Amino acid sequence: MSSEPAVEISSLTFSHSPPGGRPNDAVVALRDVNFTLPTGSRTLLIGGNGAGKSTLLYILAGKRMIQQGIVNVFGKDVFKDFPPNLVYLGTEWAMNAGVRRDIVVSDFLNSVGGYRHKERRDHLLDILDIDLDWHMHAISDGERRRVQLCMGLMGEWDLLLLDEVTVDLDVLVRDGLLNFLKDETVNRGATVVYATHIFDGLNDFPTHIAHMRDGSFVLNPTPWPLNPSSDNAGSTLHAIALQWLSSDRALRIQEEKEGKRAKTRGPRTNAAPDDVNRESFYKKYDYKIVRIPSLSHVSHWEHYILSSSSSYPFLSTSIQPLPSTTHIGVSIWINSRCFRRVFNCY
Ligand SMILES: Nc1ncnc2c1ncn2[C@@H]1O[C@H](COP(=O)(O)OP(=O)(O)OP(=O)(O)O)[C@@H](O)[C@H]1O
Repeated sequence: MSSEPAVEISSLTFSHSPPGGRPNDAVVALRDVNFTLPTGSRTLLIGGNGAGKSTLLYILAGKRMIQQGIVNVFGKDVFKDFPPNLVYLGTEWAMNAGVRRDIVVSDFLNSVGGYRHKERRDHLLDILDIDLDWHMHAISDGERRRVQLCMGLMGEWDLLLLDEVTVDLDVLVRDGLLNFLKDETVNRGATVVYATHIFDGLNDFPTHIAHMRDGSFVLNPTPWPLNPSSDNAGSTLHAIALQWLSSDRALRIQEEKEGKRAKTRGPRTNAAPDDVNRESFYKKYDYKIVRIPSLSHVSHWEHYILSSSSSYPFLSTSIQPLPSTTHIGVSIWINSRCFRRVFNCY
């Protein structure tokens, strides 16, 4: 096993800049990050939503150019000198229309080089319990995720970056996958960095754990199980994560009270003029004010809503006749929320 660190990060600070945004719109996602990861390690990134895990994995995968700091993978700048055996697997892949086409899984895997890694591919087909005759457009989310994992893992990777991709696997497949990854790190010296919010069944997996909050590392990658003298020694990962995230939130609330940061989460006590304007706007177009006088008026009513939809694209509706002649079912979507009501037709 190489003594060279798999990952070396120093003084990394990173901001997301919205396209076309002003410099003031930039969101600082990582602040002064410094750590190294030994080759052969399995590091778990623990942090609340928005802590910066995905941003870090994206940068490690060379998908973002950094503005400040050094990010080396196997001794080289990952953005300029991309390591050939780095694999990044994130959740967005499954959303891509290209992988939801009517293509048979065996063809799909061959089209991404499966024929070059037959032995490893077949091993993964067993672990991930994949049917080569599945069609990519006609399988469940978890089944599609299994195909993604097979695709990503069948080559001999040296660094694997996993961003929450085990979330839709069933527990048996997830367990088999974790054992496979463990074997890869032990037998081949491969390295894994894994961001997840699901901690059950994970206690025996990591060699290191890290705690991220607000783009910073509260605890740099630290050997797991924790040192017996540590506060959390003996606790499960789930208990530790719960405690860390609770203290993160308590700290934020404390800082908000002390005026060190603006309060942006939760209900607003002082309605801004904008909120008042929005309230009167939404009240005006609130579906609840619609009354349907009789079944014969339904098509007229539907026309009313549909014509509103063209002016207000967040509104859409459908009307379902029910077996009863005195009631109709109405579904109205405002943005992505669906409100269903059964209306009495009088
Ligand atoms: N494209 C973007 N533009 C602007 N800000 C962003 C963008 N992507 C992420 N952010 C912000 O950067 C910060 C870090 O986000 P990131 O996605 O890295 O968090 P995360 O720890 O992966 O969260 P989660 O657990 O929800 O996946 C957050 O404040 C987030 O709102």
